[in-house]
Amino acid sequence: MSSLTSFDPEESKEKNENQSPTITKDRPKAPVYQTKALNLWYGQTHALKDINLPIFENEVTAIIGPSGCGKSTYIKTLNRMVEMVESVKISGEILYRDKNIFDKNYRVEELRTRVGMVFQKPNPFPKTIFENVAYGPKVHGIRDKKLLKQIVENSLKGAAIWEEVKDRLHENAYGLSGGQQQRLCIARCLAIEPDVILMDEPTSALDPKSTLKVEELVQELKKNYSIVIVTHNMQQAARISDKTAFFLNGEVVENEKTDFIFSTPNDNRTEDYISGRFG
Ligand SMILES: Nc1ncnc2c1ncn2[C@@H]1O[C@H](COP(=O)(O)OP(=O)(O)OP(=O)(O)O)[C@@H](O)[C@H]1O
Repeated sequence: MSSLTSFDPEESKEKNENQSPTITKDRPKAPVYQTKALNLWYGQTHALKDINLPIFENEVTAIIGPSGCGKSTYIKTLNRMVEMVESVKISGEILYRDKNIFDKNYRVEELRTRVGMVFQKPNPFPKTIFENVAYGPKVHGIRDKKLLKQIVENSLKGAAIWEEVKDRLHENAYGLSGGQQQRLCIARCLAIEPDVILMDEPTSALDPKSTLKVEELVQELKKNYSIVIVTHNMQQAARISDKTAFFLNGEVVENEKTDFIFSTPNDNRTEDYISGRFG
């Protein structure tokens, strides 16, 4: 179950107003993804409606909105996983690094090596910790043992779990706690050196302490990766994201800087949602 927590926009507004004005100019960031007029149907269900949304590099973009509004569908469209559902029909474009991922000649395998995904429930393979992380590089043809060891170590370090597992690399991953398993899954994702990491409610099955660890990790990872995270937890979106897109009934109501969304949103529906009036 997701933890839906209401957010107090007044408190956030006050916090922003009290911050001393800084004259730092945002460096323009390149869009990793550009979604243009995207529509998606599951059979007769129109799940995504005319979505236009840029995702910028080295940022955390949070996707928020009530249950059934299309958050997971959208994130699974970014790596074309959604097409595993037979009834899916799509129109519009998603440009990843300026190439339309729906083009006939686009290689979906390549997209999946550039875009990693972390799911709601940690899903390690029933293998050792080492094998979980080495799996992706092996599939990509890396056989050199020394290199594999290095990749595993770097990935586990990148996912802030190395210290906890370095002495038990050859034990089964199922022996790890839920929070450790989720960080292992993040390490598995890092091992293929992705460009983007998609996270679908990655902390909803975790306790507060493990949640905090993953949140800190996300902040660290955005230095090198672009991250899209679906979350039901408003405080989490406010804490860790740079941009927030509010989805409602398959539409993007608002996509803005996170501070802005949580203090002075443009649309009343955004304000109603973040202040817990519905959801
Ligand atoms: N495999 C599917 N087949 C048919 N309809 C689907 C399928 N998956 C999702 N839908 C429908 O698409 C709409 C969007 O669902 P989606 O799971 O993307 O919403 P969500 O915002 O992620 O919800 P939640 O927060 O509950 O996970 C819903 O109406 C849902 O019932």
